[in-house]
Amino acid sequence: MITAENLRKRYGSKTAVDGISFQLAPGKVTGFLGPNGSGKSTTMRMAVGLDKPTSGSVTIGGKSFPQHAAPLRTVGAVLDAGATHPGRTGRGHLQVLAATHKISKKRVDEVIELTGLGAASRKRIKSYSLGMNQRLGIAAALLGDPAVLIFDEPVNGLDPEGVRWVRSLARDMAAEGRTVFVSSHLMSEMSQTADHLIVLGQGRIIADAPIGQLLDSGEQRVLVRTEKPADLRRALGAEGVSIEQTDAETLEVTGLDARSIGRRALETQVVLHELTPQRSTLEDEYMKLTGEHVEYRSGGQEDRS
Ligand SMILES: Nc1ncnc2c1ncn2[C@@H]1O[C@H](COP(=O)(O)OP(=O)(O)OP(=O)(O)O)[C@@H](O)[C@H]1O
Repeated sequence: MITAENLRKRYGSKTAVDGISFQLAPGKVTGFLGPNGSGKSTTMRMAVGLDKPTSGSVTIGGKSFPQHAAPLRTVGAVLDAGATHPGRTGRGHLQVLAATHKISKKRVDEVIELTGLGAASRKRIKSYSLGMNQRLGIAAALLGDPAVLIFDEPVNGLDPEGVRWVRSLARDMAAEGRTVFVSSHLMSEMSQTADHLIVLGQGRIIADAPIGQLLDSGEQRVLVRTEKPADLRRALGAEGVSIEQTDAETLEVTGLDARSIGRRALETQVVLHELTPQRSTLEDEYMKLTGEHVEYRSGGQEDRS
């Protein structure tokens, strides 16, 4: 269980994390989603004691990270895949980590197997591809068999096979009852991995909900095609209903469901060629949620913070 209470981090005049509170449940993958610079890494770094909160707290199982007697057995984190000794082999790196944390050599073999490092574990880390480095980082995180896993943008730079592997690993770990916290700036990524989402924008939480609920919260649009769009418009017009004509025969209606639209069309004798509810995608919801909170936009807009 990870709990943040009024967690805040300032760097000089810059507020990276602006008083956020959340609680992550075990047995689930919680996605931590937000545009670049929204404060995800800073939050995760504070969770594992690499940064100190300016105020507020973040605890794991009720204790701050440094208060845990055996942190590696409590939390496995992949925050910076590059933090290894390039001259060592992957196996050597894991063995040193295991020895300093009183973890058996057998466990080293297990995590090598689990992360698919295989024969590559006997090669020097400096020869590793990004994907192998990422697997090594995850192997190190799993060494202590921790109940909590924190992965910061784990699929960045991975090939499709690597991406699938990280996703299924995160799901498997949650299915074993662990608390899994995974960050990404891509909704498409999160929608395939996470059960629950915490969406961050400019250091603040803008959504904290199960994935399904985020989808359902979207306003439903219905696409309607008819030869008489003007007549249908008149039949549907009412307070709370908005109608947009997108071409000569097509209307997009918000504020009425397909059943009501069909009924009113029948009452007014307007023939419909199509009546299709448009389910908004998670991507749409994410864009809507974060639209106000993006720090750096494509198209050269200035920093809005
Ligand atoms: N050590 C630091 N000194 C000053 N500012 C920092 C520092 N670390 C982060 N920041 C700033 O804090 C804000 C949040 O950064 P953070 O890296 O936590 O965001 P993020 O959501 O993880 O983004 P990204 O996906 O780009 O890593 C950014 O504006 C960043 O520039």
